Amino acid sequence: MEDHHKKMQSDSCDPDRPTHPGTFPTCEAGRSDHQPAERSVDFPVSVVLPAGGHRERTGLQTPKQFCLFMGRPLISYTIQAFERVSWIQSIVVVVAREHMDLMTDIVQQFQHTKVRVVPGGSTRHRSIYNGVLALGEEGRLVADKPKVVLIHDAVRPFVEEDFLYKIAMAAKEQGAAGAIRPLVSTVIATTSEGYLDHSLERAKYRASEMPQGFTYDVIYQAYQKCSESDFEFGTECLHLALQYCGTNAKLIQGPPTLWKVTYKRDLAAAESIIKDTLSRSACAITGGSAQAVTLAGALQEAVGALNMLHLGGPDVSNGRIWLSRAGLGPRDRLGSVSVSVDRLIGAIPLRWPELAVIPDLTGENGWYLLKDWNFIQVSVNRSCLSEVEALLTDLEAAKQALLHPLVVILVLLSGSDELSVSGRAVEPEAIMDLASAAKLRNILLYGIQLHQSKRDYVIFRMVAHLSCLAHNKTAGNTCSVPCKERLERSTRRSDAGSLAAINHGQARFHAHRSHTSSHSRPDPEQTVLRGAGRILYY
Ligand SMILES: Nc1ccn([C@@H]2O[C@H](COP(=O)(O)OP(=O)(O)OP(=O)(O)O)[C@@H](O)[C@H]2O)c(=O)n1
Ligand SMILES: O=P(O)(O)OC[C@@H](O)[C@@H](O)[C@@H](O)CO
Repeated sequence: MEDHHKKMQSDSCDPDRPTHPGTFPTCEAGRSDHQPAERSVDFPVSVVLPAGGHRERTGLQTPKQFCLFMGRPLISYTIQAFERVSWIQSIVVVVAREHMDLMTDIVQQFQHTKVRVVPGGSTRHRSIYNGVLALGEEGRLVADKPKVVLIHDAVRPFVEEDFLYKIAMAAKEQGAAGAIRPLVSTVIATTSEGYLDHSLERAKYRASEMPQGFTYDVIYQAYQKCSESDFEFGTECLHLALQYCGTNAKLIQGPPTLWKVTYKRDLAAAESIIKDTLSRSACAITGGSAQAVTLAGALQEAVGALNMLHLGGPDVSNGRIWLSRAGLGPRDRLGSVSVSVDRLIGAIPLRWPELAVIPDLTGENGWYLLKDWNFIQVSVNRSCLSEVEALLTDLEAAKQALLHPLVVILVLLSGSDELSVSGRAVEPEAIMDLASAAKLRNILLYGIQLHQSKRDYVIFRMVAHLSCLAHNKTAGNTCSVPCKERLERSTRRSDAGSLAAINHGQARFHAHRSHTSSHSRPDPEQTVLRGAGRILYY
């Protein structure tokens, strides 16, 4: 007989095959050129984020919800994940009384909307109850009262809209719904003397995770009726709904990203995921010029090829990968470059599953301002700095740089005539000045000047630089990319780290020409630049 008390609905993902380690989905997985599917939720949904904990298990001075990642508190990432969901009307953040001012400052600094801050209690249940009460406070418009309340630990920053939608819809239908994950360890019961009493059959049990969802009336009644012991020692809201309202929660298996930051090691894991996510997509802006579109297309193809490799994709013959230039047949390879697979994988920190190419950021393309965190401005004319200034203005208006560093890479395509006189189409000082101003706005500007080379080996190297820059974009991180010879040597060691040796604060670049080009210029010129505003010349 089916166990009707535990309706389990497995999520689309296979529980034994975790999806990609937690990322901050900025839109539905997959193609970046589609806006996230708008979901129709025809009832008001609000959120309670319990954040009133005192961090005993991390052993840190700072409560884990306020620990900084890329200059931003963990709780701000969680709030942002909910703010992005258009069908969520309000968010109540519950913090300890002594953190009320701090939390208010965070809301203001990162310009969070939809957020109210209320004081927590001595236990998690008390904090959650305070949040539920705040949502139904007398005096608030009845229309504001939510039909469904999502409850989610503030220290679980990797929450996905898809799953929130499933929990909210199930909660509306069933009265309560909760996230579950397969148990990793077996649960055993112990005797008072510390011996094994019995072991539970792991396959019959699941780990209860967050988010959970309840109709407002169910969670309000549950807390109204529960005991002091529940408030003091309980850890499970679904149990309160069953115990005090007779509401059987629908259980939905969620992705592995639902984990909770609990111990100090979880902070390191969270930081790694946040960094990985922020460098996972890029948008090339071409201004519509044919040359820029060709270059951006080649870059897109090169990145795609690299990622195909990374994902074990096909397309390598005899252990070698051919990078083909956009729009040309397979025979027209990118220059005559063939790079052995191991050197390619070892040589480039592969980070971009997607590189969108658009002419500008107007109209529907404005959406990319809210999604991407790496922008490549491809320009073919000398007025490129005004294009970059316009992009920086758009990014500032979109307020994304408030939340984490953004990377803008100017790729200036210049023909031989622009270079013949000054050797550069744009003076480095002009870019450095612009970069210094941008850095004050948490935007890191880099410059790459690309000579119209006959041999396109440089595009491969440019891909190396772009992915390295975007991957190591945290303020102060720089990557020094050795010149070709050192690149050859380092990739023979097929160690990405040796290619992108990280020097903090100062970058030493070797400007160079593609050595195979019949137009190769004089010996590599060494340019020492500080901070953002680095310029690479090809
Ligand atoms: N009195 C409390 C205790 C916990 N929480 C929140 O409930 C969530 C899950 O709790 P937990 O991971 O245990 O956080 P802490 O209580 O801070 O951790 P510890 O148990 O190690 O002290 C966290 O977002 C925490 O801030 C809360 O709002 N009020
Ligand atoms: O005990 P903690 O406060 O760390 O965790 C609280 C909740 O996250 C935990 O009980 C989930 O299993 C959801 O019920």
